[in-house]
Order: sequence, then structure tokens, then C-alpha cells
Amino acid sequence: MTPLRLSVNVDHVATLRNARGGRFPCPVEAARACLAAGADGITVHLREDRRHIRDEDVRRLGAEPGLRLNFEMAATGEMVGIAEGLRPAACCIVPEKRAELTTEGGLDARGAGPFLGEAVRRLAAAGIEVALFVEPDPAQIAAAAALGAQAVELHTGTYADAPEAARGPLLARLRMAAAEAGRLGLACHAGHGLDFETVRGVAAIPEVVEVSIGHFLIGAAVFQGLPAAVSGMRAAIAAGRGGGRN
Ligand SMILES: CC(=O)[C@@H](O)[C@H](O)COP(=O)(O)O
Ligand SMILES: NCC(=O)COP(=O)(O)O
Repeated sequence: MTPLRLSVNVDHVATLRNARGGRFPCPVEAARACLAAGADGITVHLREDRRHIRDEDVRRLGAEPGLRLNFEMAATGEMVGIAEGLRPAACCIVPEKRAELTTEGGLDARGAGPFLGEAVRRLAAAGIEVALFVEPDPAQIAAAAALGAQAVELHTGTYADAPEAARGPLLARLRMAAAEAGRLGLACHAGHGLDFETVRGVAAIPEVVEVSIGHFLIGAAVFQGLPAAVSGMRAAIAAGRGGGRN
């Protein structure tokens, strides 16, 4: 099987830092610790309300040598401009609502207005790999391909949040969507709500080449430390992928 990258989302290191208004804990330091522990990249979601990650964090992460940055962003003129200046390795365009606690679902790539296509074109022209965060729905995957995205990130939240007994059909849906992405020539990523247990089923899907995991990992780090949490996630991915490092 192809290798599966682990991109660690450090948004909630910034949530903790911002709770006291100071500099600690620092998301850039956390990113370095994750990479040292075996992560392949770092994900951040610069929300329009800057509730956790801030512009300065993104600028510093973008300047870190050897850091593969996956920049999650809403399809707005402001965010596209920031990404064009930053030129991260990858951007993932996500839907965003000001009042939500976290991203609530996939983007409507089919019903989006013309700006989504313009955003994809501008980011790709800046040399950035562009993914759209979508539900595991073949129509959305086809729409992402038609818009010129190079990748989709499948929303795993519904699967990850379901009781164990109900996960089978939800995982099958993810599997079918990943196969569809592969048929259309799109790289397939997956993320949202994954933990040590639920990542295994996703890692077993051969088309999935990257998972991004944040909230659970940063929470697990409270108990185990960040290096152990990242190593534990790597081990869970390897187990799901079928043995070896992954
Ligand atoms: C796109 C996605 O599923 C997550 O990355 C989410 O956008 C993270 O945002 P929060 O860290 O604000 O929950
Ligand atoms: N794209 C998903 C992500 O970055 C992390 O999501 P979560 O693990 O914080 O739910």
C-alpha cells in the first residue's frame, strides 16, 4: 500500500494559548515536536474570527524549514490572498460558519458560487496543491474534480462520531468515495474527529494518502505528552494500513 501521511492539526494548541492571552503553549513549538515524533506535516485552520490560529502563527509555520503545511481556509478573498502570499504546500478549502464549534460538514462543491472555482484556480496558479473538504458523496467528488481541485479531503466526522456498531456502513461510504476520487485522478485525504480507534478503518482505505488529526491528538497529549500521542497515532495508522511504519 502507498504510504499514509499524518498531518497534525495544532489549532487547539492555539486555543489553549489564547485562553490566557499569552504565548504559551506555542503552536509552532508544538508543530516542531509533532514532526520530531514522526508527523509528516502540520495542518492549521485560520478561521475568519481568528479564534485559535492567528496570522502570525501561520506566517511562522510557513517559514519553518521542511514543514509541509496544510492551510485550511474558507473560500474568501481574504483567505485566498493570505494563501497566495504564504504559498503553503497545500490548501484545503472548507466551509465555515461563524457560530459553529467546529466544521460541521463538507463543502457544497456542486452548489457553490463562482468564487470557489476562482479560489481553486488562483491557489493552483500559486503552486499550491488544492483540496476541497467534502462529504463522501460521489456527486461532490465529481464537482471537486470539475472545479480543478487536485485532491479531496473526505469528511470523516459522521463516521468518527457514530457508535461503533453503526460505523460499518459509514466506513463503506468513505471507501466508495475514496475509490471514486481515485477514478477521477484526485488525491484522497481524510479527516475530522478521528481518534486512535477510528483512524484504523480510514487507514485501511488504499486511496487515502493523508489524514489530518487535531482535536483528539492534542487532547491525548494532555495525558500522554505530544510525542507519545503522535507515536500512538502513527502506530494506529500502521495497524490499520496493515503493518509496518505504514
Ligand atoms: C476541516 C476540518 O474538519 C477541521 O480541520 C476543522 O476545520 C478544524 O477546525 P477547528 O480546529 O476550528 O475545529
Ligand atoms: N481536516 C481535519 C483536521 O484538520 C482535524 O480535525 P479534528 O481532528 O480536529 O477534528
